[in-house]
Parts: sequence; C-alpha cells; structure tokens
Amino acid sequence: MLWFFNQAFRWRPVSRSAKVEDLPVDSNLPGLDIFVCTIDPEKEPTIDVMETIISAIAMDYPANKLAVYLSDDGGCPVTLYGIKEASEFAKVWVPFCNKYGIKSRTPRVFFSSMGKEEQFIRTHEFRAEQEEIKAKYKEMQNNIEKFGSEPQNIGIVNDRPARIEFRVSGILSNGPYVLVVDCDMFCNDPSSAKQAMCFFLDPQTSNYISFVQFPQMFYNLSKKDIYDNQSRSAFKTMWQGMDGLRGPGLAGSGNYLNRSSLLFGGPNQKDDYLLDALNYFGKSTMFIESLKTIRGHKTTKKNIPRDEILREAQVTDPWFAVFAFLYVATQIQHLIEVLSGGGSVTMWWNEQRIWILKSVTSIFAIIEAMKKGLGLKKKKISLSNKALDKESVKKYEQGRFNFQGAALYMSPMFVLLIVNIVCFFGGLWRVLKVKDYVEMFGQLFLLSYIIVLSYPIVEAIVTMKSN
Ligand SMILES: O=c1ccn([C@@H]2O[C@H](COP(=O)(O)OP(=O)(O)O[C@H]3O[C@H](CO)[C@@H](O)[C@H](O)[C@H]3O)[C@@H](O)[C@H]2O)c(=O)[nH]1
Repeated sequence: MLWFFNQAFRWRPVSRSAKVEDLPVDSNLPGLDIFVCTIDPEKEPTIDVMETIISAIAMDYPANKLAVYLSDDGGCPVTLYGIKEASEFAKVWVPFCNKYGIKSRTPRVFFSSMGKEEQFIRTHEFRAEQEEIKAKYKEMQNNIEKFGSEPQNIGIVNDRPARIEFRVSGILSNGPYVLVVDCDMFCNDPSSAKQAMCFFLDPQTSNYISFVQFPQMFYNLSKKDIYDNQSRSAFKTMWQGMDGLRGPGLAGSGNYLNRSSLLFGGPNQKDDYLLDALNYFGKSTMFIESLKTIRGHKTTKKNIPRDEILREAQVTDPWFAVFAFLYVATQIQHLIEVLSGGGSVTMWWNEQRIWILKSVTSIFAIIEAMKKGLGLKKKKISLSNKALDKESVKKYEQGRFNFQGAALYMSPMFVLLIVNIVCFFGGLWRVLKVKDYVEMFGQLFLLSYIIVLSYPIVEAIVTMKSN
C-alpha cells in the first residue's frame, strides 16, 4: 500500500529554477517582509538568533523594499538588546557584503571554514576591511553574551505566544510578500528573495502560486549522517513530486508567501473577507486599511517566457505486479534516486533505517492528532532546543546513535524488534525441523533484513549502553 501511494511522488516531479536577471529593475520590485520569531534565550541562544536576523537584513534585495521583523514571544531583555547590537553590526556588514559580492551573508558562516572560498583572490583592502569587521563581530558577540549572563536579562517575561508580526508589519511596511524563517535558520543564497519573485511576478505562475518553498538543510551534517538529517527524500522526491501534482505543502518555514493569499486565500480569491472585515480581522481601522492596499496591490509583472524561468521534468514509473519483483525494484529505484543525486550507498542504507524508525514511531503523531481532533488536547507548542549539546554532537559526528531521552518514543520499535527477533529464531527452528525452505525463505529474508537494519537498536538493547 505504502509503495503504491508513494509512486504518486514519481509521476510528475517538477524541478524549478529561476533566472533573476530577467526580473524588473530593483525600483520596481515589490516589498518583502521577513518574519523571524523566538521565545526562549536559553534554548535559542540570542547570539544565534542574531545570525538569522543579520542574514535576513543582508539579503540581496533593495533596502527600501525590505523589512525584517523579530517577534519575541518571551519578551526577554536580552533579545531586545541583541537586536540593537545586530542592527548596529549590520550597518557595516551589509555594505561590506555588497561591495565584495559576498555570498555567505551569515557572519558565522563567512568567518568559518564554510566561508573559505570567499577568501580566494582578494585584495589587501579586502583583507584589512575583513579584519576590522571581524573585530566588530566579536565585539557584538561579547556584548550580547555579557548582557545575557545577568539572570534578570534572560527571564521570559511573557510566555504566551503573541505572533503579532503579521498585524504589526501590515501597518508598518505591509510588504505584498513575506518570508517566514525559524530563529535558527539562515539563508545560504542571498538571491533567494529575487528567485522567489521570479515565480510571483511571472504572469503565468502568479495566477496560481501562493508561496515558494525553499528546501531546508542542516549545515553541520556529519559525513555519516546516521539520522538522515539531510532529508533528501523529503525535499527532492516528495516536494518535487507534490509540485507536479496539486502543489507542495508548506514546510513550516523557509517559504516566501503572497500576503494576499495568507489573508484572503488563493491569489484569485474574491473580496468577501473585506466586505465583512471587522468580523474577520478585528477592529483596527489602520490594519483594515492595510488589507485594502494589499488587495489592490498590482505588482509590476514582466512578460518572461515561461520556459525561461521554469524547467520541468516528467518521469513515469512502470507498474510491477509480482511482490518480490516490486520489492527489489523499489530498492533499486531508491538506490538510483540517492546515487543520481550525488549520494552514496551508506546514505541509501541510512534512509531506509530512518524510514522504518519514523514509520513505527509515527504512532505517537497519530495519537496526538486523534487527541487534538477529539478536543482532548490543549493547544501547546513545545520548543525544540537549539543550544548545541557538545556530547550529543560528538556522538553524532562519530556516527553513534543516541537514544537518550527517546525511550518512550522508541518503545514501539523495541517491541516490534523483539517480536521480529523471536520470530526469526522461531523460523530458523522451523526450517531446521520441517525443512520447508521455500515457504520460509521470504519471511526469514524480511526478518533478517529488519534485524540488520535495526542493528543500532539491537545493540542498545543487548548492551543497555544508553538509557
Ligand atoms: O511559542 C513559541 C514557540 C516557538 N516559537 C518559534 O517558532 C520557531 C519554530 O519552533 P521550533 O521549536 O524551532 O520548531 P522545530 O520543531 O525545531 O521546527 C519544525 O517546526 C517549525 C514550525 O512549524 C518549522 O518552521 C520547521 O521547519 C520545522 O523543522 C522557532 O523560531 C521558535 O522560536 C515561537 O516564537 N513561540
């Protein structure tokens, strides 16, 4: 069944690329508001949040058309202090990036080994300026760190999520397009905003595109990537597959959105909401005025031939009737997808392992969704920790699985695995006794495949190395 439904992703994958040179001149580009939100400086260190803010400010987009908002749901003094420091630093950082055409516009990336290629064939003047900026960068970091070391500056004043960026920005800058990023993300290509505009401003795609989703990637992946964190299958196979069907889903962040679609539905939605605006959007007359501006907004569209900005690829997969053939073919198909994208056999193996883990542990998501559907669950957002735990990072880099803290989530996996192991030995015993090799071959093969795939969990159970 799973195989069957998954084929939909392969029917008509679409891979898109944009030609920013064909966009209208900067003065004709529409406004863009970037939203970043944070809540807890202990889980989301302010220094890191400011990297995200600086990379957003440094986007290759006309300054008078770009507004960056940071919402602090925790209302912490250190966040306010941090953004003042970051905006001061941005005053030197952005001109530097523009002057030298820097691509890695997140200072942490530029000053790390990831930014090495930016250093090639550079003048003395560049090096001198770079040193000056590095000193200012360090100063900003030290100041924020010092301020954040005082307990009264990192306390959460208000832990009720406000998420008011959308309304506030509607009154202040009201950009017809918005970008949403988490506070631990940064953009690795400053032209991404312009690339997104290619889709919004193209007369053909603008009729049906409400958002442009960029793939999310981790920058500190280890070579072994045992947890399949690079999410190749999500952003290559699934998102491109959905794009060719009825369009991909939102990935939560990393998406440029048409503000009008967010407010009123699709780009062609009628004005019903505006007719009863007070009811839908509250009593702020200023905000309602801002909605009218957005509704009436006409972007300067340039007639770009569609083929020039979008490239599409179509693949049709054959239908396999025999189960064994289906199984082998699926594995080969998966392997080819991984290898053709520059991946390795280890990556293919890790993807299979994590796929099983995710499939089995998704039982918890199903329970959560059911509770929510039945109204048994209060709305609560649990925040993921972004502060690096050195011990866990070390384990990850060494390619060692870390099950600490995951005991509950792993329990269905443990149970299934133990059932598998028992069945495997039961099957072996039957083969030796009854000698029905042909009948048992398929079952024993599948059982051993799952056991080998789950080796790290078997090891954890046997040695009880982790909690
Ligand atoms: O009450 C809250 C809770 C969260 N956040 C912010 O929301 C963002 C996302 O929260 P996080 O815990 O980081 O979510 P993750 O589970 O790590 O990320 C997943 O969920 C996000 C929200 O849907 C998506 O944007 C990501 O792509 C996806 O990886 C962060 O910037 C948080 O600071 C708030 O501002 N207020």
